[in-house]
Amino acid sequence: MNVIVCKDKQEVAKKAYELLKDVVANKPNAVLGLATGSSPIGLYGEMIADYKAGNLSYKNVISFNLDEYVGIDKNHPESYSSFMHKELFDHIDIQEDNTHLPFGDTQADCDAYEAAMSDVSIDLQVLGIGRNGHIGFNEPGTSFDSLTHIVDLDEKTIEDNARFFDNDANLVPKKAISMGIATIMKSKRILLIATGENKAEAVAAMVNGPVTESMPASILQKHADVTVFVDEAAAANLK
Ligand SMILES: O=P(O)(O)OC[C@H]1O[C@](O)(CO)[C@@H](O)[C@@H]1O
Repeated sequence: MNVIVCKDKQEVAKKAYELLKDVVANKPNAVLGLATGSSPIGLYGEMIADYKAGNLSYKNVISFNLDEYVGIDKNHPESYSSFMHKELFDHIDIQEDNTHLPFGDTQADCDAYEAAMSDVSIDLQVLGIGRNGHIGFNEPGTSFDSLTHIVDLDEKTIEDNARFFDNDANLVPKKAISMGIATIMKSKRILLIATGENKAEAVAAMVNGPVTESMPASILQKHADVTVFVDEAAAANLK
């Protein structure tokens, strides 16, 4: 695991973008695994700015998102579908047909998403990390062998995401559909972004702790090509 400590979240976004740009510049039809949440917003901002400057096209890029809430309307402002359009897709030349998000609440929906990914291999997976060490919506205790599955969200995650639902935890969906840990581990390269002091504990456990299903992100120690971009606050507990 290559850990790059940056001075602040702006530098994290710039450095993470350099990596992503390199992947897409070398393979214009690259397959990107994309994440939602606050962590990748700076990276998406860099992608949009450089696209608008005419430096990189996403015309042939394919994307697969990590997760989506269960039971939310795709057009709900806090659906991950809306998030991706607002924060990225509506501002670059990626083709709508080339973008994929998981959707639904049945095993058949999960199998269909895995099947859609089976013809391709993700060249670069973008990840954030939850305070509890989740990646995607794979909460502590998720099997390292999991594929796309339906998840019961952890209390910490519901609490953290209440800020997007009028600060009311009751309004946060309680379930999600998420790529599994084994799905994520199949990606050729992984780029993980973590900023802020509330991520320091999870980052330290991911990098230096034991590899255990109670800390989902710790499995990344076993992946051959992971780059972690952290700001100084998120790096505070690293040895
Ligand atoms: O980036 P945030 O908002 O801190 O969230 C952490 C992680 O939790 C999720 O929202 C759940 O998938 C991820 O998208 C994100 O990387």
